[in-house]
Amino acid sequence: MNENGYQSWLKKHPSALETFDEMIVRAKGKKIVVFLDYDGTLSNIVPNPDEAFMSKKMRRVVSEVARCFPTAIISGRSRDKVYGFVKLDDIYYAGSHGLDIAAPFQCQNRPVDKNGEEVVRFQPAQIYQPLIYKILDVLKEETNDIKGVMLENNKFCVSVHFRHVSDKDFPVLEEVVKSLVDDLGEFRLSEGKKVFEIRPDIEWDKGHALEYLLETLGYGSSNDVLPIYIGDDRTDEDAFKAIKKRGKGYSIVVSTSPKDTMASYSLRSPSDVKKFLSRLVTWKNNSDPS
Ligand SMILES: O=P(O)(O)OC[C@H]1O[C@H](O[C@H]2O[C@H](CO)[C@@H](O)[C@H](O)[C@H]2O)[C@H](O)[C@@H](O)[C@@H]1O
Repeated sequence: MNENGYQSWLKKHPSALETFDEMIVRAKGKKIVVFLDYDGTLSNIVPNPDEAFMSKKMRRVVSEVARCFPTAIISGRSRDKVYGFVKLDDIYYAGSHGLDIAAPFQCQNRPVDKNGEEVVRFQPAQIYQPLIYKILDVLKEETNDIKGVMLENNKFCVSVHFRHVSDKDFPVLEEVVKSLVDDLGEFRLSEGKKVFEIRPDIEWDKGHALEYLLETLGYGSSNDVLPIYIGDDRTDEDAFKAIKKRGKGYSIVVSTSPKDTMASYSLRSPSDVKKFLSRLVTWKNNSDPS
């Protein structure tokens, strides 16, 4: 797609930086809640999934956002892993594509057990966890001879990375993954950026997680709430759809090239995401200095 194609796509999904002032006028008097995807949104896409670190500047701005608005990160990664990258305590985390949700560690009403340990608020796919181990075992065995495959245990989901798999070996891997999912019957397959994502086939996705979190925050049916969701990948489309269904809120896709999306706005890169979040913080601090 050439620059002209991108410009005409931008007309349908305007830059959230270019249109920031208009967006914010409509946000006045509303309770903003910020939802962020992790990979490709807060961190750049890198060859090794274990090295998708967030920059110090990004961490600082996300921390400022969390001081201004309720903030959640909804990721395909396991919750622990995404917390390990973000390391901020005052935000909500939803790992495994929304299948593992926990409140901020500093939340006053945070439920704790008798040992003071964090109690997870919502894990709708708990019964599937033994099967996740089985999937990992089978895949380990069956992909052993395929060079470049990386398996990632995301607690309630499994990611099968094929970024480093040759074109020649890809159909073999695809067949292994598809037949495993077909045989199991209780799981579904989605495809992200050079990754197969295997997750329980239940009616729960990033969109449901967004609704659950809004409900938890007391904004379930509020007319005053304005959710902002920023994400770059296919599973983020479920959250964009949830915002569209609400009829209120801003959905922002991160992409350098035109793509089919339900998002209303766009940003080109995690660096643009940082700029957008920073402007949001500045606007909030100037409009409400207390
Ligand atoms: O929902 P997300 O937080 O966006 O997670 C989606 C997948 O992200 C990660 O994989 C992607 O990013 C890696 C690091 O940049 C990259 O190496 C990989 O090719 C991408 O697909 C994560 O590792 C997966 O488990 C998530 O499903």
